[in-house]
Parts: sequence; C-alpha cells; structure tokens
Amino acid sequence: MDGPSGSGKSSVSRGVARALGLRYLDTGAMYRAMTWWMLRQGVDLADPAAVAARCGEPRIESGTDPDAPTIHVDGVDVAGPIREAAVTAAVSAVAAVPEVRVRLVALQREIAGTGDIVLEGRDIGTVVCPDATVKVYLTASAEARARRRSAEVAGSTVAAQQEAMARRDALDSTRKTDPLSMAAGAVELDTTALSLDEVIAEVLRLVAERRSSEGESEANELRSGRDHVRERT
Ligand SMILES: Nc1ncnc2c1ncn2[C@@H]1O[C@H](COP(=O)(O)OP(=O)(O)O)[C@@H](O)[C@H]1O
Ligand SMILES: Nc1ccn([C@H]2C[C@H](O)[C@@H](COP(=O)(O)OP(=O)(O)O)O2)c(=O)n1
Repeated sequence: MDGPSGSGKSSVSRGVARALGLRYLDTGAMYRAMTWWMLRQGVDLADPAAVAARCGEPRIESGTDPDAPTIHVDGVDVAGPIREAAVTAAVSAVAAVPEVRVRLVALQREIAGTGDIVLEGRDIGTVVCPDATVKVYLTASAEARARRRSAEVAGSTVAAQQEAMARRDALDSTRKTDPLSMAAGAVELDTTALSLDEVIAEVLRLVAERRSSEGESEANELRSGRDHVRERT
C-alpha cells in the first residue's frame, strides 16, 4: 500500500490486515524511528554523510500485530515521540539518504519474509515488494488529506496542514528513485469521496479477485503439468 500522507494508508492497511488475518508493517514509522534516534544523538541532518555514517547503529524493532503495532529503538518504545512535529519536519531529509533506505528496505524485506503481511509506505510496490500479490496506490485530494490530518492534530488548521503536507510531498518526491511514484501493476484508488470502510472493502475485493485469478492460473499450470506427464508416458 503506497500513497502520500493522509491518503489513508495506515488505517486501510490495518483494516485489511485485520480482515484477512495478516500481519501489518508501517514502514514510515521505521523512517520516523531512525529520525528520532538521529535527532537524539545530535547528528547534523543537513549533512547526508553524517546521517549515512551513523544509520547502522540504532536497533529498530517493529511489532506487526495490526491491532497493536509497536515500534522500539534500542528497546525504547518510541510510538509517541516519532509522531512529534520535530520528527515530522526532519524525516524527509533522513529518508532521502540512500544508506538509510538500503538498511531499512533490508529490514522491511526481512520482516515481510515470504508474505502474509500488508506493508504500507511510499516505495513498497516499486522497491520493497515488487512481487506483491496486490499493489494499491491510495490517493485523495490535497484538501481531503489535510482535513483528515488536521482532525487528528489538536489546534491545527486545514490550510496549515495542507501547506506542510505539500512541502513534505515535494521533498519526498524529488529523489532519484521517486518514492511517491506508482508501481507497475498497482491499482490507483482515489479515496477522496469514500469512507474508510468503503476503501477497505474495495481493497478486499481486489485481493479476492487477484487470489481467484492466481488460483485459476495455478490450476491451469497443474492441469498442463498433468497433461505434460501424460504426453511423456
Ligand atoms: N477514506 C477515508 N475517509 C475519511 N477519513 C479517512 C479515510 N481514510 C483515512 N481516514 C482518516 O484520515 C486520517 C489519516 O489516515 P492515515 O491512515 O493515517 O493516512 P496515511 O497513513 O496515508 O498518512 C486518519 O485519521 C484516518 O482515520
Ligand atoms: N516506505 C517509506 C515510508 C515513508 N517514507 C518517508 C516519507 C515520509 O515523509 C516519512 C514518514 O512516513 P509516514 O508514512 O509516517 O508519514 P505520514 O503518515 O504520511 O505522515 O517517511 C519513505 O521515504 N519511504
């Protein structure tokens, strides 16, 4: 599940994972955890070489229960601190450092293993899991995304949120491999006019459709395998 901030990735991914009995991984939380650690260490985030030199140090652990996802850095629960404004303002710079991405993508692939999981982020369909069974790219109008985010943050206005999100989207999409680009084979879902439940239902429908077409092609392969055996005997 990929898409920009406020498109609904976390809520939709958790809902889908819950409905299908799958695990869930918020990869954005891992970039935020790395950023939290860098800030705490006093690393100069304007210096990519300094970030690259230290990014192998923190131990980042993600719990993948969709009902209670967790995130720890060196054993410290950072679920609250990684949502603070200082981390949000700095995360794009940290996420732009190639060495950070290499390390976190490797961790994400390790957690994803052979499947049974919903991953959400910016580069899941393009980089982390290009062979995913279902790839969804969520979008929503800038206004709807800002409205959703400002409803979560006490004292914030829709206009201020919209401006902050536009700034982060721009920073997140100016890299060599644009993490906001859509993966080949991804289905784009505009959630502007849909409720959360409607979006989850639509993704579940896509999963069912993909699974049944995979089942059919496996059955065809089995049939052709049997045909092949018959031909040879
Ligand atoms: N389709 C939707 N309609 C209304 N609100 C939504 C919808 N999808 C998500 N939300 C709400 O918008 C906020 C941001 O969603 P979230 O899942 O955190 O987005 P993202 O992970 O893409 O940043 C949450 O409060 C969520 O409940
Ligand atoms: N797979 C990912 C996930 C997140 N990022 C970056 C881009 C985002 O600005 C930050 C934080 O991601 P997060 O999903 O927590 O952000 P929002 O929920 O959209 O506010 O990390 C990334 O580069 N690649």
